[in-house]
Amino acid sequence: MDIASLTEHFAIPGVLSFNQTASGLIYADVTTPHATATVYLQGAHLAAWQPTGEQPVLFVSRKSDFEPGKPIRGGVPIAFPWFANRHDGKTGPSHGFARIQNWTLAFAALAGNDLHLTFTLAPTEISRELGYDNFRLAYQLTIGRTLTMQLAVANDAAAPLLFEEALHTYYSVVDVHEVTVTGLEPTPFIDKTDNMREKPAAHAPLTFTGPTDRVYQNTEATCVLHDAAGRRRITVAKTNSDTTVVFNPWKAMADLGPDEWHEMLCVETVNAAANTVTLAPGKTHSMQAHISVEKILS
Ligand SMILES: O=P(O)(O)OC[C@H]1O[C@H](O)[C@H](O)[C@@H](O)[C@@H]1O
Repeated sequence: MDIASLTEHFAIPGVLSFNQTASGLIYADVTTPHATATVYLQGAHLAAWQPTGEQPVLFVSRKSDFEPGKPIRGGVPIAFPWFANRHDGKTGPSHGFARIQNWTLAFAALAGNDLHLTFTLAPTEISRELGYDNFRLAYQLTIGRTLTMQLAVANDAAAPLLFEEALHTYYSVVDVHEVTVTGLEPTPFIDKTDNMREKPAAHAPLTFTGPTDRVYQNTEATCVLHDAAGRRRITVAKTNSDTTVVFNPWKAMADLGPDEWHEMLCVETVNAAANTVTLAPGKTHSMQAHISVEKILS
């Protein structure tokens, strides 16, 4: 859909409008009574969410590409149908194809103080080339003072569908050196910065002193990011997600400036590795993350 038809079908005066970058990416601009947000149709990529009276909750790199076919560095990339590298011996883009495909906006409505948006993705030429031609995705965002992101996967095939998935959320923090994350204390993890070694549970809140890329499996725990320098707490609760990934590269990347990595932390709502989903024919799987923000007053 182009901007004119999106506007005709879905615009809500003062709440939801549609725009386009010079590079041709269409995005939805959201202003609810309690928050603002930006969502790109490419990847159904939530690139900003800011409750009224708060600093932006999501980090987006100032060096990010905003180009057709290139992932955005920050916000909430959706990884599907694999997480990070494809590991069935075939080649494919990092984190799968969903974050670089154009999704369809299917529904938009303001209910109370929250804007509800639903984006869908069906097989595309690219997904078929990668061997995925029998799935349906629906991504529901509930945008307000809190944020709910729900990714539903349906299997249209006659055979089981195996997939990994992630709501690869980049949080904006003032200084990652002063952040602690609670919720993962009892959980062992795979350390991707140390040759995928399995490490025992730390039994202590997570702090950050170097490159961090950890896959915590078999955990449904709510995580809390305590951003001491930002004087706020971000709570990430989740449903039907058994993996949490925590990531900070601790260095610049092609699309992340040298002065930027200390302003971000990914705490990702995932099903991957041992928690890869096997979805029976005709079934649907739905994973949800619910984000809330509070000021630390003292
Ligand atoms: O550079 P990307 O493809 O966006 O991936 C960024 C990161 O995503 C996840 O957090 C993975 O665990 C990391 O290993 C990966 O580096």
